[in-house]
Formats: sequence, C-alpha cells, structure tokens
Amino acid sequence: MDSKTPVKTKVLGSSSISKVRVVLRVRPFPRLEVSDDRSCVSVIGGDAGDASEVAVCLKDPDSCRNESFKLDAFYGSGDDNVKQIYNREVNPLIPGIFRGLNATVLAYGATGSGKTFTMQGIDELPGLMPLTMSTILSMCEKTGSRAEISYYEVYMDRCWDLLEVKANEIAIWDDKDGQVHLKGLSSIPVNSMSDFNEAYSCGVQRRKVAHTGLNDVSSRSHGVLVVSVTSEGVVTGKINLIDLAGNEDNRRTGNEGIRLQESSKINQSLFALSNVVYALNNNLPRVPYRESKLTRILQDSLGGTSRALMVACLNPGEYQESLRTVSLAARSRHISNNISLNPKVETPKVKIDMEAKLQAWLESKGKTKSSHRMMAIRSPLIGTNQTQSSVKKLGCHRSATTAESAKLAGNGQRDAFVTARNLFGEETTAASHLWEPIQSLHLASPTKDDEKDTSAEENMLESEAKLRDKLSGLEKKYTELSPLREALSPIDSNAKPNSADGCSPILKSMTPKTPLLSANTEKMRLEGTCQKFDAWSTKLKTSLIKEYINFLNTANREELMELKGIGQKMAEYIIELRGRSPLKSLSDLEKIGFTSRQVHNLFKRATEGILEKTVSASTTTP
Ligand SMILES: Nc1ncnc2c1ncn2[C@@H]1O[C@H](COP(=O)(O)OP(=O)(O)OP(=O)(O)O)[C@@H](O)[C@H]1O
Repeated sequence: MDSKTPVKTKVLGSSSISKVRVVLRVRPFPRLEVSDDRSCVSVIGGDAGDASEVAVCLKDPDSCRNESFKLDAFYGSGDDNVKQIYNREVNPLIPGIFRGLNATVLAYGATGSGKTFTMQGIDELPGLMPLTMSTILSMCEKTGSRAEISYYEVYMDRCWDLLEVKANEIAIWDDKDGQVHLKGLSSIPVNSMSDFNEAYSCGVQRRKVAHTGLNDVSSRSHGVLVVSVTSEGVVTGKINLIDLAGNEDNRRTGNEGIRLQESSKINQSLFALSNVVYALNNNLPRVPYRESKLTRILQDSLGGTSRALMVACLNPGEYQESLRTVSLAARSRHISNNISLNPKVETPKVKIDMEAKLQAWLESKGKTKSSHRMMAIRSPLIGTNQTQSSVKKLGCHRSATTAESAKLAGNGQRDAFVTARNLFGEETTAASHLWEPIQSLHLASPTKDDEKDTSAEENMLESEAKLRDKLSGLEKKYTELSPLREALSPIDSNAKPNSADGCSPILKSMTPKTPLLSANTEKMRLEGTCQKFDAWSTKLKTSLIKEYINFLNTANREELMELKGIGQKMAEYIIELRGRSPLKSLSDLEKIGFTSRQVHNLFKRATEGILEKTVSASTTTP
C-alpha cells in the first residue's frame, strides 16, 4: 500500500485489510438561503486536518436535538472542497491502480446534496471524475500504460451503457471472489483529456436527469465511470467512480408518474445498500448483495477486494436527510475489505516461477530443455486440430449414438484416450517425471476448492473412483493395443497378471472383495503398485482438467455449446472472458457464474463421457 494513502490499511500476508474510508463533504447553502449559522452540521473540537478521525455533530435547528458521529475526515462548505478531497483522498489511491489494485470512490447522499457536483463538477471546478482521469493519463505517459473508460448507469434497476449511441443493456455477473463482470459493457481507449471530455460528455448527456421539487437537475440513475489501466493489453487495475442517485422524500419532491417510479427504484436500491452495510457490520452469515443491481456492483467495494472511499454529501440546510446520510456513512466506516492484487497481475508471475522451477528441475536431471517438450508439457495438444476435436468429444458424449461409438471402435479408443497419450507422451516414464513440478500448480486450484466444498470433493473423488474402475476394465480388455496400456506401461511392467482369471493384481487391489495376499513381499509389491496406480490416476485427472480448460480456451461458440451445461450466453461469455485472460483452472469458471459444485459436476460429466464412449466402443472391437 502507499505510505501516503489515507485508506486505513492493515497488511496481512499477501493481502491486507482496508476499512472503507468515509469522508464528509458539505455543500454551501444556495446564495439566497439562510446564513451559515443555520447549518445542521459542525465538527466537534474543530477540524484538525490531519487527525485520523473527526467527530461530527448534527443538530436540528428547530428542535435543538443533536447527535454525534465519527468519520474519517470533514470537508466544510468551501468552494474548493472537491479539489481538497481529490488531493487528500483520491489521488493517493491512483498509484495502486498501476500496481494491480482496484479502487472505488462513491458519492452518497440525499437528493440535492451535491453528489454530481462532487463527482462530475463544472467547467471551472472539475469534479473527482475528470481530476482522476487527468492524473491517470499523466501516470500512463510515465509508465507506458494505457487507459480505457467505460461509463454506465443503473436506471430503474437496469444497467445501460452510456458510451453507446444505441441503448445497450448490460448484464451483471459476479464471481465467488466478489469480482463483478459486466457483460457487453463497452470501453474506449483514452489518450488525452480531450478524448475523455468528448466521450464522457456524450455519456453525461445520455444519463437520465429530470427536474424534481428538490433539485432542478436531479440524477434519476446511479452513474458509474470505470477507468481501467492496461499494460501490454492486460488490465492492471481500475477505479470505479460512482455518482449515486439521491434518496428522495416524495412528500417533498412532489414526484408523480414516471418520476415517482424512478424515485421508488432509487430509494429501494439505497435501502438495499443500507441492508448490505447492516449485514457486514453485524457479521451476518448472508450479505444481501443480490437485492439490487446497485449492491451487486458495489459487492467488490463493500466487503470485497477493492479499496473504497465514500464521500458522504450533505446539504447543510437539510437536517433529517443529513442525519440519514451520516448515520449510514458512519456505519460504512467499519466495513473491512480484503485488499489483494488483481489476479490478472498475479498469474503471469506464477507462470514464470513454474517455468523457472521446471527449467531448474530439467537441468538438475541433466536434460536439455527442448522448447518442443516444454510446449508439450504446458499444453499437450495446444494448437492442433486434434486437440479441439478430441477434447470436444468430452462434452459430446451424450449425443453420441451407439453406431458412432462402434465406428470409433478401432481408432476411437485411441481418440478417446488421446488425452492420456499426449499427457504421457512417447517416452512415458520420462514424461511422467516432467509432470512432477507442474502437478502442484495445476492441482492447486481444485484442491483449494475441494477444501471449501466437501460435496465437490466427494464428487471429484467419486469421479476419480469411477475413472479408476473404468481404466481397470479397459486394462483387462486392451492389454495389447490400448493407448492406455502405453500410458500405464510402468504399472504394467511391475504388475504381471498372476491370477487365474488373468486380471492384473492392480485390479484385485482396487476392489475390496479381493482376498488379501499373505506374503509380506507380495503385499509390499502390491502396495507399491497401488501407489503408482493412484499417482497415474491423479496425473490422468490433472491431464483431463488441463485438456478441458484448453478446450474452453480454444473452442468456438458452437463447440462450447456442445458441452452439457453451457448455453449460448455462457459460451459467449466464456469467449469474452478468455479474450481478456485465458482460463487457467477449473475454478476460473466460477467467474462466469458457475458455483464450485456446478464446475465439478460439469467436469465430472465430461470425464464420465469420454470413458463411457470408450467402453461402448471397446465392446464392439473384435
Ligand atoms: N460546492 C458547490 N458550489 C456551488 N454549488 C454547488 C456546490 N455543490 C452543489 N452545488 C449545487 O447544488 C445543486 C445540487 O447539486 P447536485 O445536483 O450535485 O446534487 P445531487 O446530490 O447530485 O442531487 P441528485 O441526487 O438529485 O442528483 C446543484 O445546483 C449544484 O450546482
């Protein structure tokens, strides 16, 4: 974290806990309004400027009732308070965006409290949005990074792209890490402030505003400007700048018809926001993010992985509304976010480390690093047509007919196990060792998920057991020709059939009905064989996972849709997601809305499919 950043942060290993920072901004009274001493808000003990927190007092000028709240900073009604907020609160967040952190700045408050003035500003006094853009552009120049913007609004609980000429609704997806994905949201590169002003002002004009009894130009939607920083085509970090619509008391706005409907949607979404804050503050087991589009968007900023700054805006002449705003603001201040680097930044680092590890291992074994072999290890089938067709069959099994299976009988079995063949390669024993350093990387993800989700683990174990059983069956039938036999050759050489039925001891050891062998040496040999078989099964599983992921990364839309559980929308989203960053593990599927269990079931079905096909094909082989 930046040493200067005002965001309250506690470092915890690779991630850090950062509380939502909440500052108060008071707009001036309009010119003709009563004098400043009618202001309902004041700072207890004065504003020390650099104090770590301030106590704010809200006083009802009519009843003299007063209440105090603690916040992180106070910005009084001076003309330049937006610039001050920018310099002290927002500017320190920007370097983090270039290092892979995300941030959110949101203006919250009642209608007419100055949120749009704070975020958007006016020509003479630019708001936090243009000020942020300007700093990001100058940092891009220094670092060689690029900036892109997206701009959208949440109107009547639906999201609309503000940079598109034609109305374009966007869908929201969020993953298990709280990362929000907006499907179909456009983004445009910005190289200068004039690029920005051109695109942004068009967006501002499209945003819905209307005259109400409390504000001449009142926002009817929540507006979100996203500025992303990219380096070598990969998003490093981004900042969401959010101008919320204000809470409205409809006894005072005089809203009717569509204005009233808009107002009720605005109030509902802000109520959902207060429920989220309440749940987070009270450690409730369920945080109701899904109650509204607004809370889904804010998921990463409230209790998520992003740094967050709330600018609570007050109209000093509105006691009741100010009380409501400050009350929620003070509660939001206790929310902790678990700040971590954007995974898109972390991943290449891990990859490089693994390559280095593999290289070191090869050298220690006196083997030359052949680029050909390295490619085969990283992605056994990458770039070949065979890859696509063979892996595609993983998901096609349900529609495959017996006749098709029979047709596959000769080469079919080979095709079905192309995965295993490519995994183990020509030099089976040597290739198996090459996998050792990589195993930990690729198994890491499913294992971590398995810990979280025991049912998923059961599924996977069940799947693996079936896999073993079926492999054993095939081993019996295809001792001569089976590619699997080639793949399992080290086991074969150790475990010669020694029973009357000609089954290998491996099969006996895998079934509980098999009588125990009495001789100690035989038992040890058998145990060793079992261990090897287990190791090979695990490697095979790892290989299948890799192939499946490879397929998801390379298949076209139609091919993806042949996988059970993937419809057109999901296929399109996979293509869009992998365009930004290729899928690296099964758990990446959770980013597009699958639960951990669904991911495991999806893979399980595909694995069973390939084996079912092979077994049925095998029965027709003479
Ligand atoms: N610092 C300021 N100096 C001068 N005028 C201000 C200042 N802050 C806010 N205002 C004025 O107050 C009025 C209301 O502000 P604004 O539209 O930003 O409120 P809002 O909170 O966004 O309201 P809504 O939720 O209805 O959209 C505007 O006319 C704006 O120009």
